Amino acid sequence: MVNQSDRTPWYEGPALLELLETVEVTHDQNLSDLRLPVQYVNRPNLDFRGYCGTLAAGILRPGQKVKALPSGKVSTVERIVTFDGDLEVAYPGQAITVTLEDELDISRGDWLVEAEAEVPLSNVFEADIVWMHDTAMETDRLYDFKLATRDLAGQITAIDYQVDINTLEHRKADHLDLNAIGRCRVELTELVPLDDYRKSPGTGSFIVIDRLTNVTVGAGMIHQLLETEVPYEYRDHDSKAEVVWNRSSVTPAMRAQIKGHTGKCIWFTGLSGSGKSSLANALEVELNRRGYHTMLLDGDNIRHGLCKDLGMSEADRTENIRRVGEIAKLFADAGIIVITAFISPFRADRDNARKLFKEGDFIEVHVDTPLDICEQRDPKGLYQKAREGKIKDFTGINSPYEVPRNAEVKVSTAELSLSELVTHLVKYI
Ligand SMILES: Nc1ncnc2c1ncn2[C@@H]1O[C@H](COP(=O)(O)OS(=O)(=O)O)[C@@H](OP(=O)(O)O)[C@H]1O
Ligand SMILES: Nc1ncnc2c1ncn2[C@@H]1O[C@H](COP(=O)(O)OP(=O)(O)O)[C@@H](O)[C@H]1O
Repeated sequence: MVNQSDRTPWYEGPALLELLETVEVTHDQNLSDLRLPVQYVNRPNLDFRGYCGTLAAGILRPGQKVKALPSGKVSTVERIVTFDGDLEVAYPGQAITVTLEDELDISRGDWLVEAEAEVPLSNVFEADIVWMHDTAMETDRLYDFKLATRDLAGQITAIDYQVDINTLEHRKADHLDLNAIGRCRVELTELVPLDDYRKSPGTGSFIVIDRLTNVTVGAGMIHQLLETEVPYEYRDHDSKAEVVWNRSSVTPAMRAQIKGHTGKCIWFTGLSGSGKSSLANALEVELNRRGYHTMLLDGDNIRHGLCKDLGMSEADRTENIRRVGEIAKLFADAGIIVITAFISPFRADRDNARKLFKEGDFIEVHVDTPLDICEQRDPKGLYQKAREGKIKDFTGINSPYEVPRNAEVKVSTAELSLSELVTHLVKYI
C-alpha cells in the first residue's frame, strides 16, 4: 500500500498510495465534445430565459454556436451566467446558466452541443449495468432510466452476459441479482441523444429506477449504441396538411405494461374463400380465451363503414389496405393484438403495412388455399357471379393476387383443420 515490497519483485510500479496521489486525472475530462444537459429552464420574467445545468463535457464561451438536441435547432450563446457573475469561459463540472440569442424551445433533459456536432439519436444501446437491489433485474420489465437530466421509460431487453467479479469471466445469465454486473441491451421508449461512457461519462451513464417504488435499482455505463429502426413519428410524412407529431406521455410500452403483453398485428392474406375470416375468428376466440386483449378487423366489415367509399379497383384496394394498416398500428400501439383478414392482394401494400411496425410485431399469415378449392367452396356465391361476368375485377379470376414471398407463416386449409391451424398459429405467436 505505502511502500514497494520486496515480496513482489515482479511489480515495478509505484506503491498504491503514491499511484493514487500522482495519477493523471485530467484526461478523464472530455474538453472537446461540448455537452450541456439542461436541468432546468429559468424564466423569472419575460426578459430572461436561461438554461441551467452542469457542463458535462467540452468548453463553452459566449459567442459560440450551439445546437439543441433532439430538435437540432441552432443558436449562439449570449451569456454564461453564474451566481458570482458572468463567465468568459466554462469548463466541465461547472454549474452554469446559459442564455441564447434566439428563443428556442428547449426543455429539461435536452442537450446543448456544438452546432456542427453529429450526435446520433438512438433508443437502443448496450451498457454495463451494476444491479443494486435485492429484487433481481428482470428483462422485458419497464423501468425508468435517468440519463443525464432526462427521465424516460425503457426496458432491459437482454443480458448478453454477466461478469464474474472474482475471475472476470463472462457467463450466461437471465437475470442479475444484487451487486451483479452484466453487459445488457437497453431499449428506451424515445429516441434521444446518447453518448458512449468512454467519450463523455456525464452523458454516457445512467441510473435505473423502479417505476412503482421510485427506488434506484441499478446504474450503468453506455458501451455502444445499436442500430435502431427509425420510429414511426420520426419518419418522413407526406401529409397534405401542415402538421407536426404530438408526442403522448403514455407510450406504447407503458400501455403494454398494464395489458401484460405488447401489441402486435397478425395479418391474414389470401384469396376470397381461402379461410381468412374463419381462421382469424377462431384465432381471436382462442387468444381471448387465454386472456389476451384482441381486436379483429375483417375486410367485409370494414368495407361497411370506414372504407365504404372504396370499390375493388387496384387504387381502391391499395387505399383500403393503407387505412387498415394505419388502424392496425393504432390498435397495436394501444397494446392490443390486432388480427386482420383482408385479401390484400398486392405485395407492395402488405409491405407498406409491415413498415409501420417494429420488426417482429407484424406477422404475415398466408392462407394458401388453391383457387380451385376456394371456387368449390364459394361460401358467398361470388366466384359463380364472377364467372358469369356479374362481378368485374374479382381476385383470382380477373384481378391479380400476388403470392407472399416471405410471410412468417403459411397455412394450408386444404390439408389441416381449423383447430389444428389455430393451435399452430397460437404456438407461433
Ligand atoms: N371483386 C372482388 N374481388 C374480391 N373480393 C370481392 C370483390 N367484390 C366483393 N368482394 C368481397 O369483398 C371482400 C374483400 O374485401 P377486402 O377488403 O378484403 O379486399 S382487398 O384486400 O381490398 O382486396 C371479399 O371477402 P372475402 O371473401 O372474405 O375475402 C368478398 O366478399
Ligand atoms: N381448414 C379450414 N380453414 C378455414 N376455412 C375452412 C377450412 N376448411 C374449410 N373451410 C371453409 O372455407 C370457407 C372459408 O371462408 P372464409 O373464412 O369466409 O374465407 P375468406 O375470409 O378468406 O373469404 C368457410 O366456409 C370455411 O368453413
